[in-house]
Amino acid sequence: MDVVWLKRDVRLQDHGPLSHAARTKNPVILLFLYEPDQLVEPTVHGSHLLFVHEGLVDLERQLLLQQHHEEEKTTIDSFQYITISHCSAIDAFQFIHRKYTIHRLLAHQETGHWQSFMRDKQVRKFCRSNSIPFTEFNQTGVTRCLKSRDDFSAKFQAFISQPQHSTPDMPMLCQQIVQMKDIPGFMPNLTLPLDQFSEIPNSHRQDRPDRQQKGGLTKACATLDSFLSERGSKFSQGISSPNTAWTTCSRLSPYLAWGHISHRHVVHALKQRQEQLRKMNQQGRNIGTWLKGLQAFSSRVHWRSHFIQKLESEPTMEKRDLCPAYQDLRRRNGDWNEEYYQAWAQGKTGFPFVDACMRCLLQHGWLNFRMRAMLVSFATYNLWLDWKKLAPHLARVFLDYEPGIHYPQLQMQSGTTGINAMRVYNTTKQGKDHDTEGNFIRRYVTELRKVPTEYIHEPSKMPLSLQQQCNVVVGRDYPKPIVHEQESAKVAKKKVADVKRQSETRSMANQVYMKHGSRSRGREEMEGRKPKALSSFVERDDPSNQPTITTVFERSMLKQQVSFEGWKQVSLAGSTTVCEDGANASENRSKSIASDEEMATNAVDNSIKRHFISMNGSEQTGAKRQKPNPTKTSSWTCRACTFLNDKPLGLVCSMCSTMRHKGLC
Ligand SMILES: Cc1cc2nc3c(=O)[nH]c(=O)nc-3n(C[C@H](O)[C@H](O)[C@H](O)COP(=O)(O)OP(=O)(O)OC[C@H]3O[C@@H](n4cnc5c(N)ncnc54)[C@H](O)[C@@H]3O)c2cc1C
Repeated sequence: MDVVWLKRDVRLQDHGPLSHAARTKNPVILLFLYEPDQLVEPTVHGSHLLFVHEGLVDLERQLLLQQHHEEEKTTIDSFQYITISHCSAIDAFQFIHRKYTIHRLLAHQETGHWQSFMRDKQVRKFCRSNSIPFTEFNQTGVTRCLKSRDDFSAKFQAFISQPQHSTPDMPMLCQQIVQMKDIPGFMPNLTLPLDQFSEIPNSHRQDRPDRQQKGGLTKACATLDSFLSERGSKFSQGISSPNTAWTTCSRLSPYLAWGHISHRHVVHALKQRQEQLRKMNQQGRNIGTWLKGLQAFSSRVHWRSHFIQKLESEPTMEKRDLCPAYQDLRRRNGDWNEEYYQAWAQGKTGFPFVDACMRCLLQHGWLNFRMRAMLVSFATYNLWLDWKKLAPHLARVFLDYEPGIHYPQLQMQSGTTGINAMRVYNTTKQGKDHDTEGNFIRRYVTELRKVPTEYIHEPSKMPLSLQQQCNVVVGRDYPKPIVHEQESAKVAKKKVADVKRQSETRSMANQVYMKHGSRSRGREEMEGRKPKALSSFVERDDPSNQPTITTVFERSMLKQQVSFEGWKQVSLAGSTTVCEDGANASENRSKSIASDEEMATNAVDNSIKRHFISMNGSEQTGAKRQKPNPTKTSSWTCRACTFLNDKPLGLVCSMCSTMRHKGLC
């Protein structure tokens, strides 16, 4: 029995595992799992599950349609082909293996969050110990165990220009498929009982009030077609404003994120359309701004893999700052302000454009890029909140949550990568530029709908009499601005710039650039200005301008005197699997994480070490080190990243390198 494990790839077209399974004519189980250990992740939202479920229904329908060739027979009342189960991957595979003996496990390679990475490791171990070949197919164009970032583009191009996997012969495939009705947690129903998923908190176990995008390959193809034939010509002009982006952006992100359409399919369709337009152009036909629009779209689609590659090469990006120098920024005592967080998360900050953006997300689950970046900038600079604690909320409100884009973007927008220009958005100016008349604000911040355009971006500046006339008294019906925008931005910029100016930061940033920085000529558009890291990290700043590490971080670790024994990396032994290209039988991502961990840990290690030397004139000797507290004998949870550390005497979190502050962990 072959098992095709459907993950973020619920589609029939350009599907490596399905295509391969269909070729052999062996019996096959099409398995989709709602895994309790993945559902507990705080990033999960009911809207994600419903979107994926719609994709499953669409897939089932296509199988039926192909089987019967008659539209009327495709009305389905339960799943008959796909096996859907609410149970862990290991339980499911163990059960199937006991019953049938699994000959091959076929799936797509996933660059997911930490928890899915750990699950994949367990699955590989299970396969290894049961001698089950596990083949993982590439669907994003990222490379496992990429040796040098210089090679990324060539490898991506090689991947993307390959032909798509052939769509299986449907009637034949239907004959092969075996549905396992007795699998634990079997879910045959066409309606998804969200209530059943008790792993997800009640408040997240629901749909968006007005989620306009529905899942499935059929919808994905319709969205792509309408973009390439009608909407794409205005892409460049329309992407910045939330009023126009709604239709001028492709809106393919949830389909790409959940694999309802393949990246390669999108790129091939795009190239075909570009070719057609070029020919029309040569014939002297008026093609307006089509080519410009599609070129800009093409770059963005390429960025997708560029960003996912970062998480693939640095899986800890979800948990810690890419550039370790920024590790303590926004994480000192008193930095976290729950009231600010709640106001931001609910769209009640008193900044109308910010609030409208957040409320738009809460209602529909989608927002254009610029506005997402602005939301993060406002939270991490003006409100000085830690990006790690914002990540789950944003993941939930983004219907297109894709870890490989999400975490690198979050870090980029909050200035912790070391290689990107600092981007602090003036939200009032953004509102005036991109929602001049205030239409977007009025649509989502309904309490302001009667406010005249003159004051719509700053209602607190309205005279009280006018406020009363408009039925909105600021401070009563709509919040006063929770911070002073310019002042808070100024303070934040200085704090970040102070860290950035450190020579240690520059050398760390240089390492980050070598490993993750874009080598493309269009990098400035994608990632901001060329990092000073490479050009200037060897230059010396005037030492009198340079704040010391103590003034910047006020690190309690320096007071505590860290034991370097605490900095041992987590052991992440590799397991065996087969990659699609058959190149290497070792589990690349496991190996890569081990070496990444090593690199990142060493980078922090050395910098901290240097600071010890500079503070005391000499390196701390073993005799001077503070002895670990012998009373702490159990595992402990990091207060910054919530990782459960199993080294009872460790003084720093093995995952994110945050200090284990006395009494807080
Ligand atoms: C803080 C933050 C978090 C984000 N998180 C996600 C996420 O979880 N999932 C996600 O798909 N996008 C994310 N983005 C990127 C971007 O905002 C969305 O991809 C885009 O808004 C989706 O709309 P669209 O499909 O119409 O995009 P289009 O502009 O039409 O672009 C087409 C496709 O290109 C890719 N793309 C576009 N912009 C980017 C970008 N800046 N970086 C990487 N890929 C890009 C996406 O796959 C997108 O679907 C994030 C951006 C920010 C600032």
